[in-house]
Amino acid sequence: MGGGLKLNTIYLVGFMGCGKTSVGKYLSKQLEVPPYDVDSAIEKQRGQTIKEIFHYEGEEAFRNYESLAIRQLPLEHAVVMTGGGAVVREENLTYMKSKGTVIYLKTSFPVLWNRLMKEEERKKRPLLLTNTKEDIFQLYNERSKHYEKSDITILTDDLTAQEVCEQILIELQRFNS
Ligand SMILES: Nc1ncnc2c1ncn2[C@@H]1O[C@H](COP(=O)(O)OP(=O)(O)O)[C@@H](O)[C@H]1O
Ligand SMILES: O=C(O)C1=C[C@@H](OP(=O)(O)O)[C@@H](O)[C@H](O)C1
Ligand SMILES: [Mg+2]
Repeated sequence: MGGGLKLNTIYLVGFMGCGKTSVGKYLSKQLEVPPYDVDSAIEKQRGQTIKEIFHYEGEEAFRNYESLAIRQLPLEHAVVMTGGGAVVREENLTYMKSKGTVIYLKTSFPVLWNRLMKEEERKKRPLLLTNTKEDIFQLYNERSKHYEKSDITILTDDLTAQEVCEQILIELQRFNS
């Protein structure tokens, strides 16, 4: 582990668009620990995009693949970038907290929505293609209670992805001291 921090595995959680995948890449470089993006792992394992899995097999099948992928981490330590719905199954959050440190990237809905409405972001997230903005806002509010159970919460609204990464390193030092 680089950065002088003695760490276990780090799990990034939070709603779609909060920066788990982007920040995770920075963080993995800073900590000299491999990144593990759960969505990418599922797409590789299944040979299908997330969107195709939702379409042909349904969300429940995706959630089962997601729960499996979280437990199939092929590394001793990693920065794990979960998908936004991973913590909805309580057993996933319990598992991640038992294995490492769960960090919540907390972002306001308007900020998220602006990011997610960019076509290249919207088109890869099936929930955004089949739900109204009101539905997604309701999902955001419903899920907050799960995210708030994380070990560390980072407020990301006014930070760049790199600044979020810097803030995580500061909070990790505190959490591990
Ligand atoms: N802190 C940030 N500031 C500005 N844009 C961000 C930030 N974090 C992520 N983004 C942008 O938001 C979009 C979604 O980021 P991503 O890392 O895929 O989020 P997630 O994996 O949580 O869904 C991308 O276009 C990314 O560049
Ligand atoms: O919030 C969700 O239910 C989902 C979030 C997505 O990941 P990101 O949070 O990286 O967009 C992906 O796992 C899938 O589209 C479902
Ligand atoms: Mg992601």
